[in-house]
Amino acid sequence: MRALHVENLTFTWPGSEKATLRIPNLSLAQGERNFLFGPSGCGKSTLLSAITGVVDVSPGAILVANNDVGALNGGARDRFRVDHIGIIFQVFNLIPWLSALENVLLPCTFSKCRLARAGEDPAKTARKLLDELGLSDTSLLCKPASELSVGQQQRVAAARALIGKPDLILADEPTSALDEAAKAAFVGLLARECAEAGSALLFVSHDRSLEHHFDRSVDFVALNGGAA
Ligand SMILES: Nc1ncnc2c1ncn2[C@@H]1O[C@H](COP(=O)(O)OP(=O)(O)OP(=O)(O)O)[C@@H](O)[C@H]1O
Repeated sequence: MRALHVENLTFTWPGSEKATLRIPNLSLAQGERNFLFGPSGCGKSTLLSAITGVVDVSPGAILVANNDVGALNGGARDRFRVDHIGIIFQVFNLIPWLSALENVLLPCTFSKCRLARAGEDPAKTARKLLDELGLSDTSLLCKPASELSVGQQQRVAAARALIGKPDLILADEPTSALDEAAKAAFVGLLARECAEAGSALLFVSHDRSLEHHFDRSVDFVALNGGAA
């Protein structure tokens, strides 16, 4: 099974004259870690929105864990996303009033698949993930997410993406707010945790200093029919 298969994908934002996405082929094997790089505005986030089904694509263009994202309707698409995909956004999209631990456990609340794969005691799994990602101070775990530093929130977002071992983890420039040392350390930890969970990782960035952490690098502009 491939974690991700994209074939003949085209997507044009409403009102735009030019297609933002024109991708002939992109595949990620199960557990593969892929670094997708390209300049600002080239369409990287749009591709992630297409993979998660946030924007509509034609049936057959995107398969995640062998499921055709474009063939799913709204509710089924939302369930599919939480069952199979962990997402780490540029801004981490944590629920500010929930604690760090509650934020990490959210996918298990919405998805029976993720709950079933989160171990016998999901809260213990959440604490273990946070500890491995460098958030080991237990006094922080019950604090509302809004009271955590950017680096701490980033670790919570990564643990939330990883819990319940989704087939695919999408990371959209999650290191842009960090200094060089913190950035490299975080990406190293994320890559290791994905390997442990068996989750494929598609990490999107313009910062090529990070690419040595990955199995493969892809130039988004070359991939996307040479469109800039
Ligand atoms: N919601 C939207 N509606 C219309 N056009 C959009 C929308 N979101 C993005 N675009 C356009 O699509 C193009 C690609 O944007 P996108 O955010 O995918 O690029 P990116 O490579 O992720 O950029 P960055 O690295 O700055 O985040 C841009 O020209 C942008 O203006």
